[in-house]
Amino acid sequence: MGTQLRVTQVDPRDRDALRAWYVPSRAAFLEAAPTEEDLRERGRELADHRLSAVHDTVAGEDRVVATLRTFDSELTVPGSGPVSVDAVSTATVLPTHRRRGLLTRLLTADLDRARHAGHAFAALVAAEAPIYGRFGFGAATRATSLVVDNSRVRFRPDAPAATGSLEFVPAGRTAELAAVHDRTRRHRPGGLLRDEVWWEAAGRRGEGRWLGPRGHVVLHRDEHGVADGYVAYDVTDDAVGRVPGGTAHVRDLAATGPAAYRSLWEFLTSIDLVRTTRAGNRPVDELLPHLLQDPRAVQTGPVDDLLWLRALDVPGALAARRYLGCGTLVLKVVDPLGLADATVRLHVAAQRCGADGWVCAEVTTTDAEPDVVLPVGELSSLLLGGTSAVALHAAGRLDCTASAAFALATLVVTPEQPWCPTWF
Ligand SMILES: CC(=O)SCCNC(=O)CCNC(=O)[C@H](O)C(C)(C)COP(=O)(O)OP(=O)(O)OC[C@H]1O[C@@H](n2cnc3c(N)ncnc32)[C@H](O)[C@@H]1OP(=O)(O)O
Repeated sequence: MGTQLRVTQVDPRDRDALRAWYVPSRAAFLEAAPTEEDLRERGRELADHRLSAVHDTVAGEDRVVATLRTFDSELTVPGSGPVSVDAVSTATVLPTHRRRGLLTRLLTADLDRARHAGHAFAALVAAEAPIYGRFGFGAATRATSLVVDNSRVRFRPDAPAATGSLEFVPAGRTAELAAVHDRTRRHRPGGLLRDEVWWEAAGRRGEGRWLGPRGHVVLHRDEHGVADGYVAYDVTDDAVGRVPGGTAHVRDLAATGPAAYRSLWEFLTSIDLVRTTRAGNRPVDELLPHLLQDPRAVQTGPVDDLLWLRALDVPGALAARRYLGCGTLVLKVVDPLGLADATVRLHVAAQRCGADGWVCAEVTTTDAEPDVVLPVGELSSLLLGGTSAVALHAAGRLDCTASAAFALATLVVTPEQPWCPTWF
């Protein structure tokens, strides 16, 4: 390895610079090189993103050997809708340059920048679980896969009725899908903004990144004709002789209410020649099994982490969300990067309950003795309600009494599991 390492910011609209920037990611992510068409598309998609590159001089030539991409987004936190987040992606290092601190150099610089820019959180989807704890991230949402045996699907008589209507829409007609997604992502903690550029790209590449050549998009409308759900799915056909063996692969399914949700699943599980419905990246508390006479028609698993969160401003992160429990705890948060160390008093008063049950917290910095001492990654994994403080305590990751862990668990609990349906 050469010694003349330098960091630059790459303009995604500069085609040559973008081509060079994708060299490490091709090797690191085991991907094919982007075509000229891919580069043209990505230049448009990434126009507002921050692309960092580490350059080295190799055999007398300047080469990009490491990359990081970040962009401003919005994340839904419990009880209070979306807050700004620094979304981190495309952390790649050329295999000849790995384990020499290049990721550390790019990521710590970006987290510092994001904190000064006023983000209370950074978020990412981790390629491997051991990478990001050292940078103060904690797994905050989980996701699972479903395999449905369509022949066993019978809806319970008390399940919400399938009202409204369904229609096939071209994959490129995304305006109504975007509106449905936007309503759903604001409702559940872990939801991430999909902006216009995301939907334009999904639409353009309907037969590509989002959906394969056998893909379809089906929209659900309520009785007033308003779009309130959709499913995007691919199909594969494993017929044996004349015995049908089709599988529908759900790529994306969103519904703003139970009628649309039931209609979409009823549709999916009753397509002629399709025997199995598979869905990846679904919430761990998926509604479907509860609607069925035989819940085991739906096989669930495995469960994996998806969104990793990192508080950059501890008082800001705790105050951004709302709470269902009440009580007072002093938390001492320790940050391995020294960005967000803080001791705070988290006070949630019962009398401040809003009509919907969610309560704003008073968060103040303090010198008081802490009830709980915890690393920032552990705090971050608790903030969306998807991790149990009792389990973290039992695992030795919170320094506190069992009763303080229980109090923290009941403060941060959420009625729904957080879920992030959007990869980035
Ligand atoms: C948000 C995203 O983009 S997720 C995608 C992450 N990228 C990939 O998985 C692609 C393939 N891997 C790579 O490109 C690289 O190996 C990276 C980006 C994961 C790591 O880059 P490196 O420059 O090697 O990391 P760096 O040298 O800064 O390592 C910092 C520390 O993390 C550890 N580390 C880095 N990667 C891993 C890993 N995959 N598993 C376990 N530990 C790791 C290092 O050992 C080092 O530990 P130390 O401080 O105790 O010595």
